[in-house]
Amino acid sequence: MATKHIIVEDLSVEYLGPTKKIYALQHVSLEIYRGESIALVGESGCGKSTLGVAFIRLLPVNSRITSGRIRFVDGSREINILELSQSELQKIRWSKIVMMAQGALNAFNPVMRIKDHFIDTAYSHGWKNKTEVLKKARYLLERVHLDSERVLNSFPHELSGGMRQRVLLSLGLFLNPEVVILDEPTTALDILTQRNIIELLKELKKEFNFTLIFITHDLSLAAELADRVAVMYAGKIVEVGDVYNIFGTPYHPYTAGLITSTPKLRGKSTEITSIPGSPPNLSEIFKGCPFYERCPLRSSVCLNTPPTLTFVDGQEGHFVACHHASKDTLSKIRQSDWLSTIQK
Ligand SMILES: Nc1ncnc2c1ncn2[C@@H]1O[C@H](COP(=O)(O)OP(=O)(O)OP(=O)(O)O)[C@@H](O)[C@H]1O
Repeated sequence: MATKHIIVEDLSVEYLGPTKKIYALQHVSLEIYRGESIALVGESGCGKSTLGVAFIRLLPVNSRITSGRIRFVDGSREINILELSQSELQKIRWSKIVMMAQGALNAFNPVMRIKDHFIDTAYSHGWKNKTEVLKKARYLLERVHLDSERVLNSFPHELSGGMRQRVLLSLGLFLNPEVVILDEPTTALDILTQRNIIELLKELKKEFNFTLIFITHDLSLAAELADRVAVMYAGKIVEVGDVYNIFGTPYHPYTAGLITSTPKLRGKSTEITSIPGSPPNLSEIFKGCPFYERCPLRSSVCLNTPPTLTFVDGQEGHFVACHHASKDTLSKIRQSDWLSTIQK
């Protein structure tokens, strides 16, 4: 039986903009299991990164957590990440939970050699012996298939994007974190480098056995790397389950639309479709289902009654928030003329 590692309960986060509030996460609940790999997927602006940074409480200053808890199971004790003091948080970041954010490839200090990044990270978590730090850094850099001597003595700009991504992974693993959060780990990379990073992540996960949470809008990455997938829409989780169930029998029309819109590597590739319309404005709280405007299966109940995440019968761990969810959603979507063909 899988053990819980992080439990998000009823989490709501809003941003205070110059003129209005953005309700970026609305009553999100999600359980993450020790050692699993879970993908958070969805269109741009649905709240994936907000949830990612909330796990480690790195939310920007104009944000406010308005409800919820994030429980982290740390050995035999449980802590609510949202209640930790800044110094307790500092201890947990990197050593227990590490996040490599979108754009982190550019976050290296340009005037520091790579070895000094390792030394800085290690010293700020109590290490004192430089030789020991460099020994471990060398091991980790070799582990991500880099020439450790060359890389340690390089400045960040002397490395390619793919190499920097590898350095970042080895730096992130330096303190043996239990949880690794990656925001769009392959987006900035060319396709061959993406392939290498995916293979590398699989290897690292096997060796270090961390819990992996990754954020992506790329469903093929989720299909390849995730054990479970949580689909987000308009600040909520609309479907969550085992990767095979999510991609094989999606119950939510949004999930089915995303799958049908993903170009295939094999088979006929003459058509690319997209979900018509765009995600709603998050400055409003919806009375009913946030997907209502775009949904081909909508009915009057969806307009006024918000759907809640409900267990899918017969599929363990599969939950969906839709009044019209069924095992036939994907075929209904495929047969409908709802999706727009955007290229032939
Ligand atoms: N610092 C901020 N201030 C104001 N609004 C923000 C801020 N950060 C994010 N938002 C808004 O919050 C909502 C959720 O954004 P978030 O970045 O979490 O989504 P996302 O799914 O990760 O998108 P992307 O894939 O584009 O990164 C969006 O409407 C976004 O514009």
